[in-house]
Amino acid sequence: MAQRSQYTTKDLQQLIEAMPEAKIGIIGGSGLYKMEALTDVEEIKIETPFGDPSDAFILGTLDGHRVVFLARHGRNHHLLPSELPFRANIYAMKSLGVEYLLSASAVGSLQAEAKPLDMVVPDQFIDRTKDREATFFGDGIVAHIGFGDPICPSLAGVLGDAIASLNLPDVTLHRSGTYICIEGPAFSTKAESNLYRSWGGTVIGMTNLTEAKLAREAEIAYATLALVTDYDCWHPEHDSVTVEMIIGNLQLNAKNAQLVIQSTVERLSKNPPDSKAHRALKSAIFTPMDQIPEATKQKLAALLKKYL
Ligand SMILES: CSC[C@H]1O[C@H](OP(=O)(O)O)[C@H](O)[C@@H]1O
Ligand SMILES: Nc1ncnc2[nH]cnc12
Repeated sequence: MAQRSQYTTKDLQQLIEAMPEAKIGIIGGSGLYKMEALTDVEEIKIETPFGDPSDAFILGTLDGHRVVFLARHGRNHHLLPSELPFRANIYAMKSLGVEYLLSASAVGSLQAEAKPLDMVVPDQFIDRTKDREATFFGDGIVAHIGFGDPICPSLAGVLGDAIASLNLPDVTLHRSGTYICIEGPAFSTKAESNLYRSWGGTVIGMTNLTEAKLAREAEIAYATLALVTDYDCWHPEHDSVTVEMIIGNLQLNAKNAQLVIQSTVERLSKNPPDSKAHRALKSAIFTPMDQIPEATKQKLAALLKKYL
């Protein structure tokens, strides 16, 4: 492994030029702290105008394709969902040239048919977070991105096809679903869990909505591999969720998740799909470019450079 080194935002341009771009990014959630199959691994620490990301970025090759991996909660799982530096993580992905971002996440199931070990590729979110910085904009630039379809349908399609092709034993694929994103860190009450069920929620987690929103602002196509670990606390025939329960299923899930990611990366590299997410800012920025403060333009350079 290359020695860990320190880069500043100013050095990023040189960094990108000095190595092949990683167009595909992977964010590993609870239980997925590394990708075993990565080769030619290089660990890079990146500073961003939004602070330090969750951990060093792991650049590597997956079956011949360059990818970059980040452990969402840090490799030792030391960051709470509310403590995650979502903006720094996505800004750094953008700076590295990432165009497609795959998230792997542990979720609770809110519907009987999505059972532990199943895989859900959500297409919608409901936001129950309350304590997060969920935009890059402000400080003299106003932008409103479209978020009606918060997950990139093209990327989700590739991810779904990859899961289906693997025929994983004991795993049912659900190609759509609504991910309820709570603030955490406590799990929900039974009344909340039942409320989310009545809203049509399919799965529940604490991280992906914020990430998806920022990825859209950064014009990165984003999709979630939601790995069911539990039935939250609503199911009359199952115990309420505990960390112990989650960890047991995560160990099984993490292996499957890596197979799915490998197959998705292979498919994406062969046939990168068009994504509307790549043009999300085209008609989203209200403030005239010449009115945006220079410092803000510099801060958002990785996002705005094609519009400046
Ligand atoms: C460890 S259980 C709760 C924790 O797991 C999920 O994290 P991630 O989305 O990063 O896999 C969930 O969102 C909570 O943060
Ligand atoms: N039941 C649950 N609620 C919130 N986040 C989760 N992550 C895994 N299971 C969860």
